[in-house]
Amino acid sequence: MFYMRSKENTFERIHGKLIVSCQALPTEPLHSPFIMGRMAYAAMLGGAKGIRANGVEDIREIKKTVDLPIIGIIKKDYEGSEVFITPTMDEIALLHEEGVDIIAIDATKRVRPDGTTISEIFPKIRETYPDQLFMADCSTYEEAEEAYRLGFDCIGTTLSGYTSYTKGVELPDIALLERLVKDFDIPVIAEGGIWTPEQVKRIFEIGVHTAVVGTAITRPMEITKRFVEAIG
Ligand SMILES: CC(=O)N[C@H](C=O)[C@@H](O)[C@H](O)[C@H](O)COP(=O)(O)O
Repeated sequence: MFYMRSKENTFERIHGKLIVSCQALPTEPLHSPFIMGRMAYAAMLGGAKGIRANGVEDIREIKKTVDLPIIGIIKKDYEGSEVFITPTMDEIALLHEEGVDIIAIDATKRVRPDGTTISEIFPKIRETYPDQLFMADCSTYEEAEEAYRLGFDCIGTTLSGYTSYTKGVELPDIALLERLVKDFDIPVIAEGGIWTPEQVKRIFEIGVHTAVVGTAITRPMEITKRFVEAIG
């Protein structure tokens, strides 16, 4: 990173701007730190002011050419738990060691791989990393409310539509965003299912702090599918 990193500075830099998520899991065709590095670089040249990325290898590669705040996650599946975005202290430790501006973690009410809930584990996370910014990836209003109470630095709608109890919710989840912006005085981050510039415009009008767009920009296989489906 080439800029002064501080909590205020991070949120200032991304305020009202676009964040692009550059992710490709091992099961996806573009899985490669090199490719994600190029994706992030392209996003930066296109005007993105932040990057969301998965895994230490990708983040390290992205940092070589991209001088923007990074929201880091580590997606990891553990048997017996549905929580997969930065699910345990191990992934948080790796991200903290690598150095990212914001660490995003699953903040749903679901039981984590270590048997805890976010309400039980977050105080320990905060105590261990008092100066690190944390984003709560939520799926409902109640989860966001709990994340706020726990002291998360910002709240995202990342998991709306992806928990069993939110399946089928229309994305982007405008209704949830409206309620969050109205009720919480920390940055609200719109994330999940944003496909068009018009949607981004509408979402910023609600008053979100920033918006993350992933698939619509960085997953060509999914983008192709949409065009193919349109043909029928
Ligand atoms: C649910 C889940 O695993 N979401 C992940 C979280 O990091 C990513 O796979 C998404 O691409 C990201 O949230 C951006 O959303 P969209 O790709 O819809 O613009």
